[in-house]
Amino acid sequence: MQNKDYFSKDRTPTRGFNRVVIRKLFSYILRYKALGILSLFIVIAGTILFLMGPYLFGYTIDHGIVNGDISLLYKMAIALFGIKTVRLLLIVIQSYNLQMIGQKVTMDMRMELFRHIHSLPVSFFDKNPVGRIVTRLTNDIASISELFSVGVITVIGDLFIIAGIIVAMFLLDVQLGLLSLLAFPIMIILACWFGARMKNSFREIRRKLAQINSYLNENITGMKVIQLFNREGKNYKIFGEISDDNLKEQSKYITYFAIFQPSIHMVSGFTIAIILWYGGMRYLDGVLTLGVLVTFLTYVQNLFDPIRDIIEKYNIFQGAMASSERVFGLMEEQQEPDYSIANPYREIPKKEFKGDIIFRNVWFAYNDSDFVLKNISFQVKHGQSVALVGVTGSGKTSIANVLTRFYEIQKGAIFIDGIDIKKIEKIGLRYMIGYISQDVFLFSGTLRENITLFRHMEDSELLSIINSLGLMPFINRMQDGLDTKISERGANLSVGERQFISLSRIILYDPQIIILDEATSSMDPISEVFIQEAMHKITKGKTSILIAHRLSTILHCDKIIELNRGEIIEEGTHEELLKKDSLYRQLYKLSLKGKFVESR
Ligand SMILES: Nc1ncnc2c1ncn2[C@@H]1O[C@H](COP(=O)(O)OP(=O)(O)OP(=O)(O)O)[C@@H](O)[C@H]1O
Repeated sequence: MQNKDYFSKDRTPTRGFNRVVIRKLFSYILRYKALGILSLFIVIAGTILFLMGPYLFGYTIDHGIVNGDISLLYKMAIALFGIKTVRLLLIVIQSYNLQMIGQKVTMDMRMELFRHIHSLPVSFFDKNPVGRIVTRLTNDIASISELFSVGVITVIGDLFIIAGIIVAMFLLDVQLGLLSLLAFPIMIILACWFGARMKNSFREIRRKLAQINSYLNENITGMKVIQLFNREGKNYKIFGEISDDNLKEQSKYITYFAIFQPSIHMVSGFTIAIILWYGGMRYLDGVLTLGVLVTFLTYVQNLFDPIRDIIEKYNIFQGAMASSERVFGLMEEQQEPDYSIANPYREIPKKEFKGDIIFRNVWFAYNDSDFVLKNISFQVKHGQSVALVGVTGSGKTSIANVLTRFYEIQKGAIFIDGIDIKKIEKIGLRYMIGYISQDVFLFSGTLRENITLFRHMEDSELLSIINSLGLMPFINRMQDGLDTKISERGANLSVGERQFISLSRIILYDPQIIILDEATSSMDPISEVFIQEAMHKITKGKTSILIAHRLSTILHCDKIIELNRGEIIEEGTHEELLKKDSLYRQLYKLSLKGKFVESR
């Protein structure tokens, strides 16, 4: 199960605002310039309308109520109602507009990330758990979306309102204006103190949530093993501990938040009280009119809401910054070299290749110089079949991995028809090679979709191909034929049925070279015969490399290569190897005693 290191990469970067990240984020908004400009325009218009409210209020008191001008009272009431209505209308448009910008930007990001993930080398997926990658595509993108939809423009709007109120206050009365600003240093101290604590707490909450997600992900995926080994109780306890950690952090955050809000209200109340007292004195001295005093008090009352809003939104900024760093970090992951998914459907001239394979002094390591293939040299001529045998971990699958260029070799060279495979574009190479691995991956969908891999094909054509392979019994056995629903990862299918799908996929693909990593799990003898015969038909006339575990498969091969710890120790035909005092001969004898030639 996951250890602490597993989560270390999910830690939120401590740096507050990263200029490079902000620039990249803005490059996304700039794609929607018109919507952005509309938002800014609404912010400015909204601020002006907002400031006009209290001003008209004061004006009405001084000129309408005090002077007894009833017609002015009517006009002002209508004007105030009009302003409020227009402002509300702008808020509706703004809210829709901001959500649209947020959604469009995040969709762009999600699509780019999804596309980028497809171009990453297999080694990336070895090192990065699925849960973490999915978190990038979901939680992190959602957090960035929040930044765009409720963060950026709202804060810009708040800043406009604060600046507008300060200017308006100073225009009305400089002394009272200066007095209101007295609250600012206290506000800054409070914001820094609470802000820092809320920020740390918020970061921890995010990390704890990531832990919860990863733990859930792993548990649900591995439910079979958990139930089989009665791990439910233990896992429940671990999950309880992680959730408890999260709860503690949440309660910390809630406490800070609960105290922060009233503190701001206290400062605001204190400032209003001072303005009321001092403004009242100035009114009594005849320096201020009643209208100006009321306008002033309304402005001061409205000054603190946007300040509180900005401090609260700071967390959204922090979260979004951290998420953006992680998303952009993933986008910067090195793509598979020499791989383009620009046009994966273009026709590759595969008929030009015959499929002669040469491995020449190949050395390969997954990690640094920990070589798992050492000085491997062999040749498979066009149309020949080679069986790779050897104990578990001897390097058989690694040979398939380097031939398909899922991993790049460190030394030596591999040739197909005399061309170094490094010079063949990966898309072309993979059109040429069909790889049937032990672990057949199935997608949720129908049987038809899993065979055709979601390409359009007439049922009659598909069935005739399956029939030519002699695999119709598999289709007939399925409840709804080609329409049979396959659940996620093919959980509702047997090993034999999965192999059947895998073989059918390959035949539709019609590659020149076939690599077949034979499944070790036993099938029923009848299914095995069907699959074996289909395999013969598929590999006929093709170059094939069989990672073999069954004697029946090996006997058919033109050549057998035995591997041990990444080196070729024996090579020859079945007869040649039997004549020698080879390991193969020992295995063969064992098989005659009734055991399979199991290489593992
Ligand atoms: N993705 C990987 N990253 C690091 N090491 C790996 C990776 N895949 C395999 N190895 C290591 O490479 C060595 C050869 O593995 P490989 O899968 O080629 O063996 P194999 O002969 O196919 O074994 P098996 O018959 O069990 O499938 C093993 O020591 C294995 O631990």
